[in-house]
Amino acid sequence: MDIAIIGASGKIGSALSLLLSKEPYIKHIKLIGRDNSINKLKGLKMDLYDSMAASGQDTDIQVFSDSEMSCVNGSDITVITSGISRNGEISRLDLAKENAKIVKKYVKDISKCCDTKLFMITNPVDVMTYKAYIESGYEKNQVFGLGTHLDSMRFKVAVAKYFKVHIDDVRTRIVGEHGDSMVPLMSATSIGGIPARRLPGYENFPYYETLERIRGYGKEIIDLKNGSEYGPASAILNIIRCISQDEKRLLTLSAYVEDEIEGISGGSCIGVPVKVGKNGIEEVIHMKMKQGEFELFRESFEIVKKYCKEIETI
Ligand SMILES: NC(=O)c1ccc[n+]([C@@H]2O[C@H](COP(=O)([O-])OP(=O)(O)OC[C@H]3O[C@@H](n4cnc5c(N)ncnc54)[C@H](O)[C@@H]3O)[C@@H](O)[C@H]2O)c1
Repeated sequence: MDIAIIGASGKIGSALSLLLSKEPYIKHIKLIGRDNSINKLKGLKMDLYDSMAASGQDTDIQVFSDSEMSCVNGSDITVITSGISRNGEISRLDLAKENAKIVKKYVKDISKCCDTKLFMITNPVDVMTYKAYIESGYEKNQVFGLGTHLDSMRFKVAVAKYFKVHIDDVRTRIVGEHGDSMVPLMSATSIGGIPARRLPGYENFPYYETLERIRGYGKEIIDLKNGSEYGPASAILNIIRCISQDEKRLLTLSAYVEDEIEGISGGSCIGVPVKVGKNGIEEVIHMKMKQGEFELFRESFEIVKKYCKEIETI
């Protein structure tokens, strides 16, 4: 499998390139960045070859400038992490507008000459996934974003810690916006196959505190260590592995939703349960949420849809 990473000089792009270089089914990695990042990418490539020599891996790594987007040709998945980051001075909408311009340019250049899957990471990720979808003209299954997959992983850790069980025994998900209006689905949370609500201690689970913590998790890590990289990179790797092995797992990614979910009138990208396989998003799961959860999801959907409309014509 061949992967292109645009914005590879950044924290997530670099961490992802290391993780990918350890995966036996990955044959080529293209590190793509702006001209002023090329030296950093050349250094990253050298570092990765050292690391692969030490671990006995042999993946071909190439470096490209973002002025030659035809280099993406042949890549099964193109991960886009490029963008300005949010600081206190820029509003959420202005961030969306600035990053939408970057995403538009890249996606238009790519879709002119390549057929690939676009995997969006740049925030606000639901809005950027929408922008990539409308600008690329690709099929719905080919364009998706990390969405609430990472938030779901964070919720999984919180549930495991609370019930004092192995992380891998926990199944749960957060749907909606990768942002303030995200919705954890307690009704879809189970431990070892047993619905969490049937387990002792469930009624005291600190739902609101946990939700508040997860909403602010990214910022908390930025304050502590200038940004997260291993968590997002590992979450991205999950999805790439799932596609490469055609695993058909039900994960929560940002996907273009029209009328797949009852009660939603569509035209926006948002975190929903999807089946992930070799074709990318193979199906948006028609899931019946509990009424209270559904109302929150609908609100989240409307919030994201409004942002999507704001950047549509940028
Ligand atoms: N969806 C998620 O779950 C999730 C989680 C964490 C981070 N993110 C987002 O992922 C993105 C990347 O995060 P990071 O920590 O790697 O950021 P970073 O700042 O380390 O890297 C950003 C990359 O974008 C490039 N870039 C910056 N301005 C650019 C411009 N004007 N044009 C083209 N390229 C430009 C930089 O050169 C760099 O390669 C951010 O938008 C971040 O908010 C998403």
